Amino acid sequence: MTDTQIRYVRPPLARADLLREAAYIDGAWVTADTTLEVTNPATGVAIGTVPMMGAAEAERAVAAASAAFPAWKAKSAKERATILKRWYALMEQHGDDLATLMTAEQGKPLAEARGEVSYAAAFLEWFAEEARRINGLTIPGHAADKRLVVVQEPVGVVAAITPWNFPAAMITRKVGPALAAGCTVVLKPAELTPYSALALAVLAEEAGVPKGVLNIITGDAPAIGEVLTTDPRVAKFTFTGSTPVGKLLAAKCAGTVKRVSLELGGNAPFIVFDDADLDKAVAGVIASKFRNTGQTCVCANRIYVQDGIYDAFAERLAAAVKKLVVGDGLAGETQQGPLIDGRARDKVIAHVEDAVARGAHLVTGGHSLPGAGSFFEPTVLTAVPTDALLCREETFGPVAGLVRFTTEAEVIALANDTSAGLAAYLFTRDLSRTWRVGEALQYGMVGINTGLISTEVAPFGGVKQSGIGREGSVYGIRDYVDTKTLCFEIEAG
Ligand SMILES: NC(=O)c1ccc[n+]([C@@H]2O[C@H](COP(=O)([O-])OP(=O)(O)OC[C@H]3O[C@@H](n4cnc5c(N)ncnc54)[C@H](O)[C@@H]3O)[C@@H](O)[C@H]2O)c1
Ligand SMILES: O=C[C@H](O)CS(=O)(=O)O
Repeated sequence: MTDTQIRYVRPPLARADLLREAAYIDGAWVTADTTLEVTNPATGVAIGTVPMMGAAEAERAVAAASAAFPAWKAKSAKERATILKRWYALMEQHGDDLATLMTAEQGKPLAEARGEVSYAAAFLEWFAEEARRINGLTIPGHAADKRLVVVQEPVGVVAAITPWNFPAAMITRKVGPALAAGCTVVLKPAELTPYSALALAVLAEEAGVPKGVLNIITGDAPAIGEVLTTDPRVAKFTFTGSTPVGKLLAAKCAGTVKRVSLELGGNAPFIVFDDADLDKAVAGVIASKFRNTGQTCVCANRIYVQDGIYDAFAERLAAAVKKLVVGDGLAGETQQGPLIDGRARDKVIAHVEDAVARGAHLVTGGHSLPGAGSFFEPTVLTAVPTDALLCREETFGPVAGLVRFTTEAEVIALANDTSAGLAAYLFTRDLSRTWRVGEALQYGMVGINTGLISTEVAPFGGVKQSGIGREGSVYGIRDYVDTKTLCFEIEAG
C-alpha cells in the first residue's frame, strides 16, 4: 500500500471523485507545494489533505472571478437559473455521498448531514427562481420632459468566507443568490471542512457553471482573508462565522468600501412559560439545543423555565437527554456526534465547570468521553446562575443550562441582556403572550412553540452584534445587487 493509502482513511463514496484534494481556480483543479490535513473529529484520523494556499492564489482567484464577471452578468436570468437548477438536481442526486463526506469531516450524524444537503440544495433551487424576479421600477417623471427607471444590477465579484458547522448550506446560502444575480464568487471554506465545498464545485462544474464564475481556495485563512477584504476588484464581502472574526474582516473591507454582509454568533434564549405544552417544549429543546451536537448559531444557549413547571420540565428534559445516542456520525443509530475538535470541547468543559462552580447542579452528563475523537456527554444543568459563562457566551456544545424565572418582564430583560441578537424561542399557549414577548425580544428570528426555525423561504439573520443583512427568502438576493436610477430627458413631440 502507498503512504497515502496507509495514512488517510477515506469515507466510502459511490463517486470517489467527489473527494477533491485540490482547490478550484478559474475552472482548474489546483494543488500547492504544501498542504493541510483534514481530520475526522469522530476518530481523530486524517481523511486527506487540501492545498495550503495564500495571497498569491487568492489574487489569482479574484482575477479569474473578475474576468468571468462580464460574460456571466450578460447571460439572461433564465440561463443562470437553468444552470442553478441543474446544480440543485445534482446535489440531490449525489446527496448520500455529499452527506457521507460531510459527516466524515464535520462529525454530524449522517441523517442530519443528509438533511443539510437538502437544505443547502434548496437555496440553489430558491435562488434559481429568484433570478428571474430581480425586478426594477418606473417612477413618474419629476418634470414633463423627464422619465425615471430603476434597475437592479449585479454588484460584481463577491468574496465569501464560511464556517465549519454547516459546510454546505452556509456556502449555497451565499453562492446561490450571488450567481443568480449575475455575480461571480471567490470562496474560502473553513479549513476544518473543505471537502464539502470542493464537492459542490465538482457538481457546479458538471451543472455548467462557467470557469471563473465560482472559485474555491483553501489554506492560510488570514493571508487569503487579507486579499478578499482589501482587493479593489472585490465588490462585496460576505462572512459567516464567529463575531470576533466577523468584526475583524468587516473592518478590513472599509478601505475599499465593499458591501458587507455578516452572519455571526448567537446566544439564543429559550423561554418556557408555565402554560407551555411540556412535552412540546422538551422536544423543542432537544431539536434546538442538541442539533449538530449543539454546534449551530441558532441553538438554544440559555433555557429559562418559569417557576410553576421548572421541576417537571427539568425531570422530563433530563430523561430525554439521557436517551440520546452518542457516537460516530457514520454509525446508523448516532444522534450526537463529536465536537469539531479538542478546542471546542475545552470550551464546553469550561462552561460546565464554571456553572457548577457558581452553584449549578449537574443532572446528567457533564464529562468528556474517553477514547479517540472529541466527544462530550449530552448534559443538563439546573439552578444555573444568570451570570454563568454559559449564559453570557455561545457554548457551541451539547449542554442545556436551566435558569429559573418568575415573571414575564423578568425573563424578557434576562433574554435581551446580551450583545447577540440572532435567534430566540418561546413556548406558551397564550396567544397574546406570543405577540407581547415575540415583539419584545431583540432578535432577528423568534421561534414560537418550535425549536426549528431555519428554512430557505424565510429571511435568516441577526440584529445587534449577530450580523448585517439577511440570507435566504425574497430578501436574500438584495445583498448581491446594486440599485441604479436612469433619468431620461426627452424632447416634447
Ligand atoms: N449567523 C449565522 O448564520 C452563523 C452560521 C454558522 C456559524 N455561525 C457562527 O460561526 C461560529 C462557528 O464557526 P467557526 O468556528 O468556523 O468561526 P470562525 O470565525 O472561527 O471561522 C469562520 C471562517 O473564518 C475563517 N477565519 C478565521 N479567522 C480568520 C482570519 N483572521 N482571516 C480570514 N478568515 C478567517 C475560518 O477559516 C473560517 O473559514 C459560531 O460563532 C457560530 O455562531 C453563525
Ligand atoms: O449555524 C447556523 C446555521 O445558520 C444553521 S441553520 O441555518 O439553522 O441550519
